Amino acid sequence: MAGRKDVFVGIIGMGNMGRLYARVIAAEGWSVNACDREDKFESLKKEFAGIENIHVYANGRSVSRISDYIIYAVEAELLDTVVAAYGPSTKLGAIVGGQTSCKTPEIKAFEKHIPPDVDIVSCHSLHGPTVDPAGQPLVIIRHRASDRSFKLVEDILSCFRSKLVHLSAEEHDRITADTQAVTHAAFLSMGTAWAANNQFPWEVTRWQGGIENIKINLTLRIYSNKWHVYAGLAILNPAAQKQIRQYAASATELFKLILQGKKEELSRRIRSAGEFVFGKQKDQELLLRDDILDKFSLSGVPLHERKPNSHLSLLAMVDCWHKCNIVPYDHIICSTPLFRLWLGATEYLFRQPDLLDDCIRFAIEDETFRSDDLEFTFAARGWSDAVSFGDFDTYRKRFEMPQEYFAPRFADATKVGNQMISTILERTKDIEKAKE
Ligand SMILES: NC(=O)C1=CN([C@@H]2O[C@H](COP(=O)(O)OP(=O)(O)OC[C@H]3O[C@@H](n4cnc5c(N)ncnc54)[C@H](OP(=O)(O)O)[C@@H]3O)[C@@H](O)[C@H]2O)C=CC1
Ligand SMILES: O=C(O)C(=O)Cc1ccc(O)cc1
Repeated sequence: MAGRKDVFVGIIGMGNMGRLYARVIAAEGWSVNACDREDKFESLKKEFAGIENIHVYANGRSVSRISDYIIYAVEAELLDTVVAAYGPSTKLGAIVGGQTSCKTPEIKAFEKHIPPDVDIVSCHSLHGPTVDPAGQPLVIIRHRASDRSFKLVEDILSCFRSKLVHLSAEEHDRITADTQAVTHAAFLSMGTAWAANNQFPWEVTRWQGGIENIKINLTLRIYSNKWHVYAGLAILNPAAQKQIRQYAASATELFKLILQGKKEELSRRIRSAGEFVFGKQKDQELLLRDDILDKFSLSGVPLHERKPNSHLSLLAMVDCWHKCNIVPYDHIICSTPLFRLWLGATEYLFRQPDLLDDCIRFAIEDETFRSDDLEFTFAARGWSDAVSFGDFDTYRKRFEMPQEYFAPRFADATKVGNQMISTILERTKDIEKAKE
C-alpha cells in the first residue's frame, strides 16, 4: 500500500505561506515538491538542502508534472498568469488548489487553465505565516473532486491541526469580505493617520493601555506583512469594496456629527448600531477584559492613568456592520485572529455602558482627538478609493509609506501580537466550551 512518502504535494510559490505549508506537510511525512520563481532556484535549493521530504525544483512546470496535489501559494494578482503557465502541465488525475485569499477568481483561473481530468480542491488558512495553525480555521473548497481526491486533501491538510471549515468559493468570499477586508481597512486607516500626523502612538499619552494595545499592535502587524496580501483580498473581492466604502462613509458621517456637536443624533445612531450588533450577546462573557488587554502593552501605562478616547475607528466599525447588515458573531467559525481581536475591542467598548457614555461625551465635548479623527477620516476614504480604483500599484504606494515609518517596531509588535493571538484563541475556546 502506498504510504505518505509516495504522495507528492506540490507547492508553487515558496514565500511566507508556501514555506509554512511545505515545512508542516513535509514534517508529517508527505513528500513535498516545491518551487518559486526560476531565478530563486539555486538559493531555494541551498536553503532546503538536507530537509527531509522537501525537494526543490526549478519551476512550476516540473512541480506540476510529478505532484498529486498542487497548491498555488503566489500573489493573488499573479495567480491567473501563473496557473496559465503551469496548469496545463498538471499530472493526469492530480488535484489542484490555491492559497489565495479570494476564491472566485482563483477557481475561475483553474477552470480556464487546468485540464478537465484534474480535480479542484482549494484551501485558505485564515491566519498569517507566523501564527500556529493549530485550532485556527482552515477553509476547504471542494469545487470539482471525487470522494477519493477530497479525502486525500483532507488527510494532507489535517497535519495543520486547524479547524476545517467546508464552504463554496462564493460563501468564502462573502464571509471574508465581511470579516477580513473591512477589518484591514480599519487598521490600515489608523496606521495611515498616525504616520500622517507623525505620531508613534505608543509614545503619545493619548493612546495608552487597554484597547489601544489592540489597535497599535495589530496595525503594526498588518504593516509588517506584504502589501499584496491585503491588496489582493480587497481589490479582487467585489463584495469587499462595498463594505470598505461603507466603513469610510460611517467614519465620515460620524465625524461630521462630532464636528456639528450633534450629541443626541450621534448617540442614537451609535446605540442603535450597538443594539443590532451586540443585542444578543448580553448573557455572554466579554472576549477581552482589562487584565487580558493589559498584558499586551507597548507603552506600559496603568489602567487608572488612561484617558478617554473618541474611538472613531471602533464607532465606525460597528456603524458599518449595522449599515451592511452584518452580525459579526455569525462569522466566528470562519474568522482570522485579527478579526476576533477587533471584534473583542468593539465589544469591550459597546458592552460597557459607562465606557460608551464616556466615549460619546468625550467625542463631542473634548477636542483632543479632533485632528487625529480628521486624519483618520481622510485615511479611511483614501483606502476606500484605492480599493475601488482597483489599482494594485496605487495600493502598494499607500501601504509602503506607513510601513516604512513603523518598521523599527515590527519585531516587538510581532512578538506581542503572537501572544495576543494565542490568548484570543484560548478565550474563544473557553467561551465556546462554556456554551456547550
Ligand atoms: N501572508 C498571509 O498572511 C497570508 C497570505 N495568503 C495568501 O497566500 C498567497 C501567498 O502569500 P504569501 O506567502 O504571504 O506571499 P509571498 O509574497 O511571501 O509569497 C509568494 C511567492 O510566490 C512567488 N512567485 C511569484 N510568481 C511565481 C511563479 N511564477 N512561480 C513560482 N513562484 C512565484 C513570489 O515571488 P516574488 O516575490 O518574486 O513575486 C513569492 O516568493 C497570497 O495569495 C496571499 O494572499 C493567505 C493567507 C495568509
Ligand atoms: O489575520 C489577518 O487578518 C491577517 O492579517 C493575516 C491574514 C492575511 C490574509 C489572509 O488571507 C489570512 C490571514
